[in-house]
Amino acid sequence: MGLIVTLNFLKSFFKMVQKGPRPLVLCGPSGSGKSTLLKRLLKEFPDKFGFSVSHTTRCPRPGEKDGVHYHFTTKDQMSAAITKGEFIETAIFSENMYGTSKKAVEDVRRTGRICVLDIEIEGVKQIKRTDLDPVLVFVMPPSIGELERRLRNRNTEQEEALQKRLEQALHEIEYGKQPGNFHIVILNDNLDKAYTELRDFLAKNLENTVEETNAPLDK
Ligand SMILES: Nc1ncnc2c1ncn2[C@@H]1O[C@H](COP(=O)(O)OP(=O)(O)OP(=O)(O)O)[C@@H](O)[C@H]1O
Repeated sequence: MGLIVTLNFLKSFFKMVQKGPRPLVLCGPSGSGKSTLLKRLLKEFPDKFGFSVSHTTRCPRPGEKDGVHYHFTTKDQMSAAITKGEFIETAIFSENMYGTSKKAVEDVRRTGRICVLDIEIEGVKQIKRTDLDPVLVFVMPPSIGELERRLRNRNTEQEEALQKRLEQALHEIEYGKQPGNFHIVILNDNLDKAYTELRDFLAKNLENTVEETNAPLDK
């Protein structure tokens, strides 16, 4: 009995060491504030969190650097890499491909940091099927009207793309609201409040009381 317990303990210990810390997933409609919250988190805890750099086939926005904000790639190159099994999750959004490569997560894990992923709903569904055991956070906008206002203010999208994002947002909000899909839903009606909520949740759930987030989520 004692031996079995010890063996099981060693098995989970080595699995944990092998995998490194649980990754953190931030999901939410475009414009809900994921990047803003992430930027703050990475600024406050640069040694604790590391951003997993996603691949995308969309064009870089002004100021975005290849390999820093995204790995910018082509549809052909990305499709070939997906076929080779190099991606954990992929999604098509506003006619562009997005995805997280195994290497991107591994690169962060190797530094001992918690890997942060900013991914779409489809990606969340896929990552739930892996053994990465992520902590899943949904960032909820106060309303569609406010989301539209923020996206317009951000001024990064053409009208058509903006409308697509808003349409998509309705489905994403529905998914985010369903109990069992995320460990926490953070309402971003006020940035300081939302950040504090995220920070407190992570302090509790990624450091000491990891069990709290181990409640099974819907696959
Ligand atoms: N609580 C808030 N109150 C007001 N404005 C906010 C708040 N949170 C974020 N914003 C603003 O809303 C805009 C969208 O935020 P952000 O770019 O972080 O969204 P996102 O979810 O990362 O979007 P995407 O998925 O398109 O990258 C930004 O201009 C940001 O400054």
